[in-house]
Amino acid sequence: MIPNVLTVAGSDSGGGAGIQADLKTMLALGVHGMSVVTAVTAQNSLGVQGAWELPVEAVRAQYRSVVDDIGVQAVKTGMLASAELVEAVAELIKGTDAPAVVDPVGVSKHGDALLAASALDSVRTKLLPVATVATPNLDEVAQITGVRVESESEMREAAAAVLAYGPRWVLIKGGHLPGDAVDLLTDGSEEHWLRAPRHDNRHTHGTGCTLASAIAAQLAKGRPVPEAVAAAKRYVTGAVAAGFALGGGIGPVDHGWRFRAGPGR
Ligand SMILES: Nc1ncnc2c1ncn2[C@@H]1O[C@H](COP(=O)(O)OP(=O)(O)OP(=O)(O)O)[C@@H](O)[C@H]1O
Ligand SMILES: Cc1ncc(CO)c(N)n1
Repeated sequence: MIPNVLTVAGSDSGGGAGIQADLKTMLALGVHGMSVVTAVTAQNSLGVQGAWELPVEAVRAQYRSVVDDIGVQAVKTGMLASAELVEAVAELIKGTDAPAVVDPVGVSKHGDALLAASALDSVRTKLLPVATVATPNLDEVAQITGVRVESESEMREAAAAVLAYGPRWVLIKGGHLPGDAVDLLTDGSEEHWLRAPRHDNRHTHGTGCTLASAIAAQLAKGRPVPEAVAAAKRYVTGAVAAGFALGGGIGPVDHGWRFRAGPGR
């Protein structure tokens, strides 16, 4: 049986992040990808030119259509735009018997807001508590908890501050620190440091979405969280290494890198 994975996220017209990144990642990892669109962005390699969120009933209806008939083995959330959508999605996940990977998307790589400031409290008190794994980057950690991470040693404090809101596991992504690309996965007792060489490649649009979807895909296959995250980290590292120029700005990671010819793929 091919596992079913659902992404609840925004559309990136440029195809590198959001729903498009999620579905490509799911295909690459051998699961059936499905989507609940929360918002539509006009977006390319230069930034986000516009964003429109969907009515909450449109989001709920998409979710019910998928879950009630087809069923899901894992859910991933990305851009949720507003407090109303964050709360509705948290409620839907609460009633679904499947692991949930929550990527608390705040701003795009270019600094464009993808979540209203007024939604932060709903992320803290409604969404994080229903997450099996939360995957904030360092800017999102600072927004959510107030903890500013400037070195690897401060990632532990950041993880504890996020775990206080109730996710089962947190993956603190250190992709924005200099040096190796180091992430910390912990549930408060186990600690796993995931270290990969930093690829000197500016074409990294979509790293966060890709990693979270890859984790969801691996969880849907039944892997335990630490194993799922380690496999997802290997996939995103290869995708960053193969990231390519597109348009005049920051190009996307290559979701299909494992399909291209080459040794060790
Ligand atoms: N240059 C790089 N080389 C290797 N790995 C990287 C690089 N940049 C980021 N990563 C890894 O990519 C994953 C995503 O991390 P990152 O901190 O970039 O997420 P993000 O900021 O949420 O992404 P996005 O910009 O898509 O929102 C992490 O595992 C991180 O370590
Ligand atoms: C729609 C969308 N979701 C997430 C991100 C995160 O980078 C993005 N740029 N666009």
